[in-house]
Formats: sequence, C-alpha cells, structure tokens
Amino acid sequence: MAERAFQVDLRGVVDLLSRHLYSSPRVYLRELLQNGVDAVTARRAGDPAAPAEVRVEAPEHTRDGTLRVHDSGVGLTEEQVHELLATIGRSGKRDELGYARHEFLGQFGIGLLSGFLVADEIEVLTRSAEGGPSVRWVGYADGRYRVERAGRERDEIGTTVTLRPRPDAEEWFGARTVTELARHYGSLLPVTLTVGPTPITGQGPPWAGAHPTPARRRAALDGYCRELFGFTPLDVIDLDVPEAGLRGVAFVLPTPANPTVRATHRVYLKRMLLADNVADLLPDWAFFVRCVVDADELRPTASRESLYEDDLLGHVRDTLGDRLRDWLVGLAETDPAALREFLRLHNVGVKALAVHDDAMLELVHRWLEFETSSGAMTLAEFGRRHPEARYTRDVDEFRRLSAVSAAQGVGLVNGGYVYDADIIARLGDLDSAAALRPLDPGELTTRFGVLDSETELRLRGFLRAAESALDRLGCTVVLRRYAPASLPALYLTSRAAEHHAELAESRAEADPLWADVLGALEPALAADRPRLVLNHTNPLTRRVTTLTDPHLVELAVQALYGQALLHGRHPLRPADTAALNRSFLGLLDWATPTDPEEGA
Ligand SMILES: Nc1ncnc2c1ncn2[C@@H]1O[C@H](COP(=O)(O)OP(=O)(O)OP(=O)(O)O)[C@@H](O)[C@H]1O
Repeated sequence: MAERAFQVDLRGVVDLLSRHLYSSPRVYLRELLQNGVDAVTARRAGDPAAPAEVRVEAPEHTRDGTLRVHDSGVGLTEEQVHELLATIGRSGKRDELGYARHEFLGQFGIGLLSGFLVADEIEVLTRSAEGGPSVRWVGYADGRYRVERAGRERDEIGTTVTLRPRPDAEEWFGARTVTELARHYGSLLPVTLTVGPTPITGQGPPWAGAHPTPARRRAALDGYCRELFGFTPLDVIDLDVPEAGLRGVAFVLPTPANPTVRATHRVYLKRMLLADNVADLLPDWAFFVRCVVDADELRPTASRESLYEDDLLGHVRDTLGDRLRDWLVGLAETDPAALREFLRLHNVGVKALAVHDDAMLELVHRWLEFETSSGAMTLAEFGRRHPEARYTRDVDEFRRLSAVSAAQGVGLVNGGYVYDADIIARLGDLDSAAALRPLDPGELTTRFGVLDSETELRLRGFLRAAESALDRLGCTVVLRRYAPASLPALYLTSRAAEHHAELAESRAEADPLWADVLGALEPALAADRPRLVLNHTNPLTRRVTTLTDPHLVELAVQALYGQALLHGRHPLRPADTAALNRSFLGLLDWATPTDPEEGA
C-alpha cells in the first residue's frame, strides 16, 4: 500500500491559531518583525558589517492599500522558499537535529501564518545573500501558493513581506496603530526599526545605557519607570542572571502593595516584548517590585505571550528572589533610613518572608518595630531591655495586660497582628538568647507581692465572704500587692483556666454520660479557675477589705469583678452581666437615703 502525506486545510489551521493560540490579530506585526530581525541576525552571522534594518510601511505610507515590512536580512533562495515557506511547521531556525537555534526569535515555523489572521494574501519578495535571482512567493489563506521569479530584481539583499488587509481587519493597519504596535513589541530590538518616517528603536534597554554618573543613571531609570508604570520607584535594583542571559531592573514600589495580588512584570525575550503581565518571573512573595527584564535563554510558549515553565525559569525565579533578599539585607547595612522607609511600606510582605527565611527573620528582629509594653521598638532592642520578656498572641490580651505585666518587670510584646506570633515563635532559631516565651497570664500572680501574715490573718473573714460572692461565677479571689496602685483589681485567666472554662461550658451542653467523664476531670482543674486579684495597694480596694457587712462585701466584690472584666475587655457571660447589674443597683440603693414615703 502506498504511503501518503497528510493534507492540511490551511483555513482550519488559521482558525485554530486565531481562536486558541493568539490573543489578538495584532500579533501579526510582531511575527513579521520577528522574521525580519531573525533574517538580519542570520545575515550578520556571516557578514557582521551587513545593514541591520527593518522598515515597516503602513497603507498610509505605501499608498497602495498594502502594509509592507522590508528587512535587510539574509533573504531566501528559490529552493529555500519552496522548502520553508510552503511547509507549515518548517523553520529555518533549527539545527540539523531539529533544536531551536538560540540566536533566533522564531522556532516553531508557524509565525508567518499569523498574517492570515488579517489578510487573505501574503506576498514575500526576497533576494538571498547566497546569490541567485529574486523570488516571489504568494500564499493564500485557502492554502494555495505560487512561487515565481520576480519580474524585476530586488536592488538589495533582503526580504519584503506584503499584506493586503482584509476589510474586517483594517483597524490593525492604521499608521498610528501600526506605530504603536511596533513600539510596544519592538522598541528594544537590536536593529534600526522604523514605521514610515518614525524611528521606533533608539537607545536600547534603559538599564544598559551609559551614563556619566550613577545619579544620572538613577534619574534616567526613575524616568523610565514613571513612563512605563506611572510611579517613581523607592529604589532600583539591577538584575542579572547570566545562565539565562537575563538583564534588567526591579523597581521598588513607593506605596504598599496588596500581598495577595501577584505582581506582574514586563518581559522581553531577545529584546522582543513577550508581555507586560508576566507573573511567574519572581517568587510569590516578591510583591513589592515591578520588573522589566530581557532574557536570551528563556523560552516563550508557542503563543509568545508567556514564559515556558522549565528548569531554567525555576532557576531564574530563585536567583531573582535571592537578589531581592540580598538587596534588603544590604540596605540594612548601607542605608538604614531607606530600610526603615521600606519596612514602613512593605512590612507585611517582609513578615510573610520572615516566617520561612532566616535572613529575613534576622532583618525583622533588628529593624522592624513591634508594639511593646515600652512603646514601639525593635525586638532586638526590646530583648536587650527586658531579659524576661513575653509575648501575647492576641491584641486584646496585650492591651489588657501590658501595663500590669510591665509593672511586674515582665516586658510584653504584642504578637497579635498577622505573622507576628509566628515570627516571634521562630526567634529562638536565630539565637536562643533572642527567644521570647508566650505569656501565660496566670503566671503574673506569682510575681505579685503577698500580704504580711498579720494583715492576711485580719482579712480572713473578708476573703471568705468575697470567695463565696464569686463562687457561683466560677472565680476565686486572692489579695495581693502590685503596681500600678491605680488598678483596683485584675481578672486573670491562666491557659489552664481557659481550658477549664471551655470544659465547664461543654459539660453544660453534654449528655449525662459525657458530663460525668468531664466532671471527673473537674477537681484536678479547680485550682486553675480564673482569679480576681484584688490589689491591696489600691486605696479603694483596701477600704473594701475593711467592710464587715457580708451583703456589702458581696456587692462590692461583684462590682470589682465586673469592673475588672470590662476593663480587661473580657467577654461577659449572662451570669456576669447579671452580677454586675445587681451590684450596681445594690450599691446605689445602699448609697441613697431611704424614701420616707416608701414605708407609708
Ligand atoms: N523575512 C524573512 N527573511 C528570511 N527568511 C524568512 C523571512 N520570513 C520567514 N522566513 C523563513 O521562513 C521560515 C518560516 O517562518 P515562520 O515565521 O513561519 O516561522 P519561524 O519564524 O521559523 O518560527 P515561529 O513560528 O516561531 O515564528 C523561517 O524559519 C525562515 O527561515
């Protein structure tokens, strides 16, 4: 049986490209520029002095309704025209083994077809650097093509591609649009590119230009960033990954960025724009920069609109991540004021990093200010001042205990904001001396002063009455002496007491069998009930301890209990609210004279 070759219906292929590969018909111009540049590259490989020009003429310039792209490239012989232009998927840019040759932009052998997104007919007029006559190839969107000797020899070596716009695609051919597209894709190309009379290429990549001083270079890059992204960067970081032939710059954002939104970057491959919304160039955490880079060795996907995910891209991501980290660490040494400003803006991101990264943790420890019982300060400074420091995992607990805790010589750090507790918990990894322990509020009582035995004895009756006043509320009472004297009483729960409270609550809801099991645990936990610690150095509290009327003691102690709960922003249970109400009304009743008419 004779073997046959596949037949390809070109219309189907073009339809596939336009619907599924390319995001917009505008890519036709990119593909044409790319072929022109590659042809120049090929010619200059053998003849470095050959001109490097790509000229685009929009219909407004040609005045015959067509768009033309002229290049001074290597051109094609008649044989090559048959071989390369007539076979889809055939590319002159692969080596004998079929690998893409890395000096070229193209590799797939489909780029020219994108012309059919906007035109029904493509004409290629070419004269090869290898000699031979000028050749004309005309391809049609329905898959036919013809090759002929050109009627007139081209004067110059090179190629001219001509498209006659389809009526429904004319919007892509206006001189303004073509100029903008050329600038968008091609402003950094290493050739002289013009559209009509307008030069498109100029100085080349802004980061590679020569400047008389570093300050002038910085000013130029700031200007570039403003033009491109609309902001003046806080700093500019040079990027260089030789393994990927990558150079470029990272602009540090001058305003806080949303860390959950992945930053996107402008990526050029071999100086041709790939896209300006490439997300996978940097690690996730690097949301505080926007980059512009050009890479020779990274590969595009076939659409040429995103990067092909391979080991090299992974390596680039890691290397750029390291670079940004080193920049930050370096800033700590060279420009602490700039670092402080950076941290003020981007602290959440840096904290997110510090959770996993030791260098960042070190930086946070030394430079980032936390809320502490001694005001805002770095953890390093705080650790120096408070050898016995603790931290809270929640903002409310910090608010209620920082003053009391500090008064007992235990400095407190607020670890209640996002990432804080995780970072603080990791400080020990840095250096065991830097470690901070979480605060167990219960331990504070062990630091309060006890009363002398004589006073203790004298107040036994009061204490017993006070105990029974709070017994129903599940709270014990102790009397201590502590600073600040302005605080009449403090409600303290230990971690165990919190556990106990949860247990009691679930017991109330549990079925009888389970309630018994939980009940059996109770005695062991009774010692860990929350405590109302009355402050004997507070004048009012001291007066309360001298009350003898049991009813008044109950009212006063419940009032102090309620006040301590409110002051500490503890949640109030219904029983607590009831006790607070009762004590308030009871004290009011006691304080006001009896109404003479009441008895009447
Ligand atoms: N302006 C040109 N000058 C010289 N040769 C060209 C020109 N345009 C196209 N060719 C030849 O035709 C071949 C096919 O071009 P086409 O644009 O379809 O694919 P490609 O550039 O190889 O790859 P890609 O699909 O990635 O663009 C090219 O490999 C090249 O050899």
